[in-house]
Amino acid sequence: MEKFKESFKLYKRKKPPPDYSNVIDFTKIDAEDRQVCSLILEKQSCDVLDGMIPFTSWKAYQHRKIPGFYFISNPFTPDGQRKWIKRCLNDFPLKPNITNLDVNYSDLIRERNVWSMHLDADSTDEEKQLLHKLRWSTLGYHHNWDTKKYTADRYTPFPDDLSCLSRCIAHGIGFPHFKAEAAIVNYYHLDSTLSGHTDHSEFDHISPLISISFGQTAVFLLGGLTKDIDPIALYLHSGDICIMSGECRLAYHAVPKILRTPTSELPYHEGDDDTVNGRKVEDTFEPFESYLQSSRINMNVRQVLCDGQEFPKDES
Ligand SMILES: O=C(O)CCC(=O)C(=O)O
Ligand SMILES: [Fe+2]
Repeated sequence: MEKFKESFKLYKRKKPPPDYSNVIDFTKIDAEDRQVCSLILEKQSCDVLDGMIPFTSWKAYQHRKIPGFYFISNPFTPDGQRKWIKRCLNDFPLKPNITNLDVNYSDLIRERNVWSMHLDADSTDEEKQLLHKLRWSTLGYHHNWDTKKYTADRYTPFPDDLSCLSRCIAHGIGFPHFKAEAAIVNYYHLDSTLSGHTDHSEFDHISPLISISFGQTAVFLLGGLTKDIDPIALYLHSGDICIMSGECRLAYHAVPKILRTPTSELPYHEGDDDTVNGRKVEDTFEPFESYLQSSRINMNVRQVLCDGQEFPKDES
């Protein structure tokens, strides 16, 4: 069996649980680590980005043997994580963005908000359940899953805040001209997996793929240009940013497992009070925490066109 598949099967296994001792945990790296080492990020023009710890305190790493792969260990403040989680659940699934629900449930959703429908006491059970059927939402150039293409006509403006965050991350690892043009927001539950694939539909195959995770921890596999290469495994905890660029941009990757962490240990946890910092119950983060008790969200940002490239005429 191909090495990538073997590793995927191993980490997906429920019984007996696999040995996780080879999974890289970036919260526990020391200077002598055999596989990864610290990385000094490029200086930024802005020192502090809203919702992030000061740029100079970001903990970034690179892999000694995988050029183009970078990791930034949760640089978000708890409030910053809460902001992005709300964006992913309350805003990004909304029209004009496209979601997996559009094909089968457009009559039920119409222009309504799946998150609000889930919380609304007057919703039917079917309406409430839609949120749990949400698997992905696309932003900017909307990836067409059937043709595996981006086209000029399937485009809506990319959110400014996510573009700004992505630009700052890309700048830090040496891509100052990065343009966030498309994103896939993935929603996982505890039994979800994402099988081995490469992201090659973009025209630009060098600029970073920026992946930002929230909620439950994933085991992430990163291999090489073919599935014969044995992948490394690493944890993606809430707030972590993982970047594939340059030589590693077209590497196979996968999510074989989501692991449950108790909510009280997650960085965005607000405490059990029903008034938090004087805010009223309805303003608390509790419903989002409750969703994330058994879910994970991943924002996966890409540049589609090469610098200065126009959309190819026959693609639109
Ligand atoms: O969920 C992840 O960490 C990876 C998602 C991914 O690979 C993709 O959207 O192409
Ligand atoms: Fe991917």
